Amino acid sequence: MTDLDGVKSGEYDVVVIGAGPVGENVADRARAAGLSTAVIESELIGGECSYWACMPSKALLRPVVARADARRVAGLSDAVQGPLDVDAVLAHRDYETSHWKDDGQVGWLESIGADIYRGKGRLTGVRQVSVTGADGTERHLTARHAVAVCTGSRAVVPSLPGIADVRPWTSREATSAKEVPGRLVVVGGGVVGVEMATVWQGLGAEVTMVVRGGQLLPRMEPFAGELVAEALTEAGARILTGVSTTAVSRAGHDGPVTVELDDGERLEADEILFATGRAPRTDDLGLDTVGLEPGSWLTVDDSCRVDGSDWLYAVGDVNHRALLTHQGKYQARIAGAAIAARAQGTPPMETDPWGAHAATADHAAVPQVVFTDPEAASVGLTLAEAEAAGHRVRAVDHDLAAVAGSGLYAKGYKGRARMVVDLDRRILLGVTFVGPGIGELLHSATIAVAGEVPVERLWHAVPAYPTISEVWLRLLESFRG
Ligand SMILES: Cc1cc2nc3c(=O)[nH]c(=O)nc-3n(C[C@H](O)[C@H](O)[C@H](O)COP(=O)(O)OP(=O)(O)OC[C@H]3O[C@@H](n4cnc5c(N)ncnc54)[C@H](O)[C@@H]3O)c2cc1C
Ligand SMILES: NC(=O)c1ccc[n+]([C@@H]2O[C@H](COP(=O)([O-])OP(=O)(O)OC[C@H]3O[C@@H](n4cnc5c(N)ncnc54)[C@H](O)[C@@H]3O)[C@@H](O)[C@H]2O)c1
Repeated sequence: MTDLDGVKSGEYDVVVIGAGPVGENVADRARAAGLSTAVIESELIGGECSYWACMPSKALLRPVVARADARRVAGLSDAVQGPLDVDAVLAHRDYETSHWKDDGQVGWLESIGADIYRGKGRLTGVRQVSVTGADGTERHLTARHAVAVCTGSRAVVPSLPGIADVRPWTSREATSAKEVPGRLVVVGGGVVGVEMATVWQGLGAEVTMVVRGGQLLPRMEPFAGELVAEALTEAGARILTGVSTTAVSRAGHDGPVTVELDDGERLEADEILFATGRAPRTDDLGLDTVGLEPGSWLTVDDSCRVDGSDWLYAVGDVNHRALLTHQGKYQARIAGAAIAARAQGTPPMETDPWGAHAATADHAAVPQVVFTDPEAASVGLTLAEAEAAGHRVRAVDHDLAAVAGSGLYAKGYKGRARMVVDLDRRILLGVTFVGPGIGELLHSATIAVAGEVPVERLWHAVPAYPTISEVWLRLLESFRG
């Protein structure tokens, strides 16, 4: 790591605030272009994704989902009826998070030649950034070309009566807990809610989900939430929809939590998780010093440059375009290339849609896999979104169970697929798959959507027999009539 006193000048071509997956990738692209780069991090290099989000959650989900899959395989089912080895699952989660130590990622950042500053970064004016270390010491950095804000997001907990006293779980506690609570209430039916309900129910907790809307996973096609709810219920979870939490309290310091609902029901639990969305980490970032609103999401153009600025970039969760690691890393590749091109005046900027300096996929082809049992995966627009955007579309659905590959994958396979076809351009605007083992199918759909492959040409993309991918053939047959 850079010895701060050893830095001759606090001037860099690029200053990156926040070393999550996105900040790391902006730094990587900037360094690859030969730009000197400082990276400021106030917690762990690797960010939320590595320590309290993607990595621990997927490490926890994998055994739960693998067991559910195995229980549907003839000849194997009887061997996997028992409980999971909780200690081993948690130990594997700890391994995947490197025991919440960032040495490996520090080594990587150093290897690309970026200078690391530990502390809280704040804007103090145009291209000016201060770094406040844990001991209160302050450093000042100047960016010759660009400052990239990559500070991510944090969990939002609603301000309910009694909330502070119950010490609620957020995604951080839900992904790093050291033991399984006996009873867990999960508030929120979005992605974090369903994935964490799946984990803790699978590890032995009695889970109750409190969902204020009418369905789970409201941003996906309705059948995604329906199939995930059905499986969670079969696994023993209780799902309450159309209800809101009105107050919470905890008996004593470590006693049970009481949750009051607006339909009059009271729930008792050992822990309560609020999986109720995210807020940008911009409240203490000095945004006011550059004419921006503290605490706001940062609105950017397709090169990830903040509206109205020629030097400030906001990349990843903090720009609220798509709160996903892979999409933030895509933005980082685009923003890094744009920063380098603008700094060096060459090559010419390519900001037209799908150009080298335009994160066009953010609008057209954002893929997401929800790692529940069944998995739910989508890219692009849902039918409702496509219609609301004014496209003339047709949705084609197919029962995933009616494909030879799914019957072989699991006994009693349940799943569904939908493609949304733009009838004017004859390309796909969106695709959704829900079913066991479909996560790896999604990239085929992403290529079709991002590549704007005509349905007539997709007909020539032959899926191997007998894979679940043959659902493509069935969807296209239905479309062609
Ligand atoms: C439970 C959970 C599971 C998830 N699972 C997935 C998944 O499976 N796949 C997926 O694609 N996405 C997933 N996500 C979303 C994913 O975690 C985020 O999209 C991703 O972490 C965003 O990366 P980022 O670099 O923008 O921000 P972050 O990962 O939040 O990193 C931001 C970094 O900036 C630092 N920072 C903040 N403010 C300052 C400051 N002032 N000075 C210095 N440093 C600062 C923070 O400490 C942090 O290290 C999940 C999210 C959650 C909550
Ligand atoms: N596998 C993955 O790709 C993955 C996994 C986890 C998280 N993520 C990302 O992280 C982000 C955050 O996930 P999330 O689930 O926290 O947010 P979310 O926005 O997906 O879901 C939050 C849900 O909580 C509900 N809600 C909000 N306030 C509420 C309240 N006061 N009471 C009850 N319900 C309330 C919302 O209506 C919404 O349905 C998502 O955008 C997602 O893309 C991705």
